[in-house]
Amino acid sequence: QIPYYVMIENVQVGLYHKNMKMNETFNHIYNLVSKIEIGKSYEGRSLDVLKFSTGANRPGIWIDTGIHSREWITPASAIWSAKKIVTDYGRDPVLTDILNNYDIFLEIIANPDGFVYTHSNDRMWRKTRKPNPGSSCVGVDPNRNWEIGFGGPGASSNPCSQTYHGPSVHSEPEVKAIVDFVKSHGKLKAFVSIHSYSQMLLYPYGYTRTSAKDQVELHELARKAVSELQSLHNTAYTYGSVITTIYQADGITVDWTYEQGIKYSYTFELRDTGRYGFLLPADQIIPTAEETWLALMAIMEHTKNN
Ligand SMILES: O=C(CO)C[C@@H](Cc1ccccc1)C(=O)O
Ligand SMILES: [Zn+2]
Repeated sequence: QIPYYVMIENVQVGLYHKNMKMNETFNHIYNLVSKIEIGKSYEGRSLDVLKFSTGANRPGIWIDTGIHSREWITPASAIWSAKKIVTDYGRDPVLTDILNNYDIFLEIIANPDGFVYTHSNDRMWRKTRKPNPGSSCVGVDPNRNWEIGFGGPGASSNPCSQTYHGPSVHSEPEVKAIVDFVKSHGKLKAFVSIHSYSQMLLYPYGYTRTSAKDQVELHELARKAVSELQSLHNTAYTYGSVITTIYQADGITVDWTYEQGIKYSYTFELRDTGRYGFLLPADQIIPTAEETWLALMAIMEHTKNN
């Protein structure tokens, strides 16, 4: 049975493979995985986060996927990663050391309303599904709705634009839920928001050409992570700050998380570089997930060691 994109009940989409089910045995022994709800989407769907933890009051590492709903390879990769975590804990010494010191939080479907819409109406939907008063155009770009740089030239004030920043900072419940979680947790040390496509590893800032104070360290870690990623299937990534590597973008997730003091704030742009784009064929799900995991491990290991 080959892996494929499926719609699982309650909007849980991703990779399903008969032996990819969460490893109950492992979970039972370690009670490693729990599910927390950080809020509700505009249309009332649960915003669920998987918590991987082996102890109380640990610092945390955050990973989100699916915030742009058409980027299907990102939740699919996240589901593969969830299985990888429970399989490798107790077997891989680096992952075991990470989980013995840090919690991992994984929000697989960060924009469930948009995700349902990509299945029911428009495969290419990107934004949230909250209506915009005074406009016939629906939705806000959840990667332009954050506080740092909000409303700048790297976002649009037009509700019909794909990069519409929304009526106000954190206006979108899907964004506000993450903001509230980050503030209430207070001890996140790494924050990774995963998009597709372009094959890039990006760090702050998107709103200004001013270098992040940790730019040298962030650049070196990105270089190592990209090198690890490329070592598996020879997938080539570019890397650097958002504004210098892709374009100016204002009100983005990682500019806010970095300004919250989460030094290791990164955005991935997964496969590919445009041949299939958002419609990446299902036979690339596992190779993409495998190579991305190597980069995530590099970031998590560095976070643990610093
Ligand atoms: O999602 C993208 C592809 O769908 C491109 C991303 C590029 C980007 C990613 C992270 C931070 C700023 C911009 C975007 O414009 O928000
Ligand atoms: Zn995106």
